[in-house]
Amino acid sequence: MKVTRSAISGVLTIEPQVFGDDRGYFMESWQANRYREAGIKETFVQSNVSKSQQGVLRGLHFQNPHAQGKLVYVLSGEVFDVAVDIRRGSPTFGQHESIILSEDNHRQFYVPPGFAHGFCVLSATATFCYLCTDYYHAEADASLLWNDPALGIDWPVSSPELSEKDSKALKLSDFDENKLPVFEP
Ligand SMILES: Cc1cn([C@H]2C[C@H](O)[C@@H](COP(=O)(O)OP(=O)(O)O[C@H]3O[C@@H](C)C(=O)[C@@H](O)[C@H]3O)O2)c(=O)[nH]c1=O
Repeated sequence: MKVTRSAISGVLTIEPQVFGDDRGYFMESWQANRYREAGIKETFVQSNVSKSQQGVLRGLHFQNPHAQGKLVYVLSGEVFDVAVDIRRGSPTFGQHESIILSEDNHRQFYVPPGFAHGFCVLSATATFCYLCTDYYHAEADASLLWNDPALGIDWPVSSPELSEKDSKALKLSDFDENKLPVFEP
């Protein structure tokens, strides 16, 4: 597998080895030793799947406390995926990395704890999978406004379909500083 490190510390793009044959394909979507060597030191404790239609945008979500690292990928369809560094004290605070994840490119994206994460669906539907390094805690869950101008994210959609929670999300500058995770080098 090929691992590419982002300029934002901790963010990884992983291209697993895909074994194609007449039947279709096979790939290992996570393997403890290899992904640890790639730089993911955290342990995964929860696995999630969501399905969404074209134009849906989920995000930008984070938990604090109980910050979750997420290994994300797509089983069907195509999404534009974004990780925003919201770690207080981080040299890259407020910066983001984006990537296209699809059933064809088989890419995985590692969003470390302390980031806000979101995606929008480019295909008719998309089945989105992710492993998390901490459990879901509804009371710690928060939503950062997807189109906060301060983030400068070049989303490929202009009027996405949002959840009620995400349509009421706060801009980064509107969060109480204590709500944001702390950078741990
Ligand atoms: C995320 C999550 C939600 N739920 C429940 C709560 C709610 O009733 C329902 C839908 O929740 P949400 O609207 O928060 O789902 P969704 O908008 O898909 O939330 C997800 O978005 C992406 C971008 C992420 O990064 C994830 O970590 C997660 O925050 O599912 C769980 O039971 N466990 C979970 O881990």
